[in-house]
Amino acid sequence: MEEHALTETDRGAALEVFGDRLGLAERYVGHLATSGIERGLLGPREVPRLWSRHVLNCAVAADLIPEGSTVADVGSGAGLPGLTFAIARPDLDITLIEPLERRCIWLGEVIEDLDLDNVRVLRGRSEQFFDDVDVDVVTARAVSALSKLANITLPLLHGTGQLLALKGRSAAEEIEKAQKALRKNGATATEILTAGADTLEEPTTVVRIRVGSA
Ligand SMILES: C[S@@+](CC[C@H](N)C(=O)[O-])C[C@H]1O[C@@H](n2cnc3c(N)ncnc32)[C@H](O)[C@@H]1O
Repeated sequence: MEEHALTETDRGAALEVFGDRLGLAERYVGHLATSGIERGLLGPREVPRLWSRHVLNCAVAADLIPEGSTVADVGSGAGLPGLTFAIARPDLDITLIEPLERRCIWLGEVIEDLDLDNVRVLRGRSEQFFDDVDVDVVTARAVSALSKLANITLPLLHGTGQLLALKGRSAAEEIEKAQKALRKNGATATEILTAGADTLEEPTTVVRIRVGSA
């Protein structure tokens, strides 16, 4: 069995989030485990835990996104979480924002191979797109602490929408430290949510920041 194959433990969670699109998710994981590692998008130690720690951990948060939303995933890296959402939820329209060229090239190749028509890549820092990108939902994982993340993501909502930030145990402390940035960017509500509690051994902590009446 290949090191990145779906284990029986993870299969239930994978079927729950990807349903009949599980084959696409398996192809994505195949790319992560081969060219993704060779080209430095993830470290080789991640191969045995690509499903549990990366793909499923991200994909479970797809449930928090309203039907038919436009989504920008800021600092997408190897497509986490944005590509997992594009695979799990064909109803979403997703833009992956990533400044590093070699990561953008890899993402473009994977999107083409999976034949996904609901996702595209924009190369650059999110701040460069404040005038041009206007979405319902912004997502981010492992990009920066919430105090900075608020400044580089919330302007993409143009007054209405929500940020879903995948965070770890530091969530409450980060919210505390981000109060000034949240106020400055028009945040109206902040919650700490748990995604994947029924299916994952280690559920995902998501900070939801609402702006305007969303
Ligand atoms: C630690 S990686 C995380 C990648 C991915 N989100 C994940 O969870 O595996 C952080 C990513 O954010 C990108 N990044 C940093 N600052 C950014 C900005 N201002 N706008 C967009 N992307 C940014 C980096 O190029 C990098 O790919």
